[in-house]
Amino acid sequence: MTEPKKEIIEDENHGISKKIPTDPRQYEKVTEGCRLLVMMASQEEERWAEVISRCRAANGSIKFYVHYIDCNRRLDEWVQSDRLNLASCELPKKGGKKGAHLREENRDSNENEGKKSGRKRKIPLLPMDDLKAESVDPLQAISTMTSGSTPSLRGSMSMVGHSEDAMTRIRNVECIELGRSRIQPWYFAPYPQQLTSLDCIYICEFCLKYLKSKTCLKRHMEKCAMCHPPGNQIYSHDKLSFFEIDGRKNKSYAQNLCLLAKLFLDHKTLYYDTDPFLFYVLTEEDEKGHHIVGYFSKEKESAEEYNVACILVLPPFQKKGYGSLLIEFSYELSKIEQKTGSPEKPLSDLGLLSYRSYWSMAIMKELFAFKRRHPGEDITVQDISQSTSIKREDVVSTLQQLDLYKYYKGSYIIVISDEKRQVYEKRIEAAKKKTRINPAALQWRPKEYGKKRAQIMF
Ligand SMILES: CC(=O)SCCNC(=O)CCNC(=O)[C@H](O)C(C)(C)COP(=O)(O)OP(=O)(O)OC[C@H]1O[C@@H](n2cnc3c(N)ncnc32)[C@H](O)[C@@H]1OP(=O)(O)O
Repeated sequence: MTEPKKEIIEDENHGISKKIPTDPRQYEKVTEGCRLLVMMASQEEERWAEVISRCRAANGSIKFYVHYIDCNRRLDEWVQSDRLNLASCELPKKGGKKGAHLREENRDSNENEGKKSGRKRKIPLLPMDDLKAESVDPLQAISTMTSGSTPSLRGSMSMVGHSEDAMTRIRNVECIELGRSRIQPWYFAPYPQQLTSLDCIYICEFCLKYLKSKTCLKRHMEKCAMCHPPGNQIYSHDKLSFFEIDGRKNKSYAQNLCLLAKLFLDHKTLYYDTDPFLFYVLTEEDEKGHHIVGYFSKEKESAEEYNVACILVLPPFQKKGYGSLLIEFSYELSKIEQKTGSPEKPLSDLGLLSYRSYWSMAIMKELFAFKRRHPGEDITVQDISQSTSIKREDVVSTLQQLDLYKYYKGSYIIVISDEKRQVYEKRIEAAKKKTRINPAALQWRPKEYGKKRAQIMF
């Protein structure tokens, strides 16, 4: 058998000779788990990537779903074969599982942080919404998704051990329409299969029910009586509101919210059971109603002192300060509870950026305020933790990250250089222009969920 002819092209940028095969059979060797250089659409440069899946299009050409090494999975994409650099192709290790490369890869230090703690972030989830009218069976999607996993007795459906399945690693929803926005999802979410094959899933922005067409959505909107999330409006200030939703009392809304959130949150443990969670939904008000911007969920009781389980700002509203606002709100709740709290680990890359930014500002503000209130006195990590409600470990890690925590004569002290002080004074001044939580507009009292008497059954 003769080798198919190859054209050799010198790639000036990367110094790699790119062999463009004239025979499409060459692509047959590029299977799941192979690593190779791929031209990344958004960057216009080649990056190492792992092939997660491949499929043949109607015209016979092959498409590949690739994960760029050391990049977040939201950048994963389907690419045509002409974007692959075949000369660089490394086959998966013999004897290893498909995709062995990826498992060995230190993909995300935040992720490892979570593994150390031995827990995965939880997202209570089940798309049980009644789609009967649209003749779609959501449970079929779940059974397809979880083939082999049996729900536990408490009704939770942990996806631990399934999260790395090839299927759940591939973004399965092309587009969603929510209110005025069309949004391209980032990650897999177990919407019913009948919907994921469509170009777009239409979501009612008030009840979050998902529908298969614009017509179905219009019909639904004529009937849907909601113009804000369910639950109690616990905060209202300058057109921004927070609604507190009990995952037990408003199960359908909570499940639809989690399903929507999964499109933008990676590495989740999916639960049937939304009962143990409260959801705090941030909305913007106009003449039509309260439109969802983002949310965070919180366990009613958290042994680990987590004050946030999952946090999300919908992509059209991101990078406008709403993430900081949600985080600030979560700590305002903790202050009322007279507790310290921390977000559940692992944090995503964007979650870590947002928390680091919030923690540094909150801690610096506290340090300056303390200095003004008590000149000449010393402040402890415990003091900072108590007044900000930021958990001790997060205070210490932030001080270390800012390089303010120094070991001196047998103990730790906080040292702020003049330069750093000036930088933060300017940042704090600039932040005054940003939207902040007004604690006076928060009408909330914590419920004591753990204090109910348990029924003993013999
Ligand atoms: C506990 C957990 O659930 S961890 C998971 C966190 N959630 C996710 O990853 C879901 C997808 N991502 C998101 O929903 C959002 O990106 C969030 C919630 C993390 C942040 O929300 P945003 O509204 O974008 O944050 P916001 O605009 O308030 O910015 C907060 C800080 O993070 C930084 N930041 C936010 N997004 C980015 C970004 N894409 N690139 C660089 N910096 C960013 C901002 O610069 C800002 O810092 P600064 O105040 O020092 O300038």
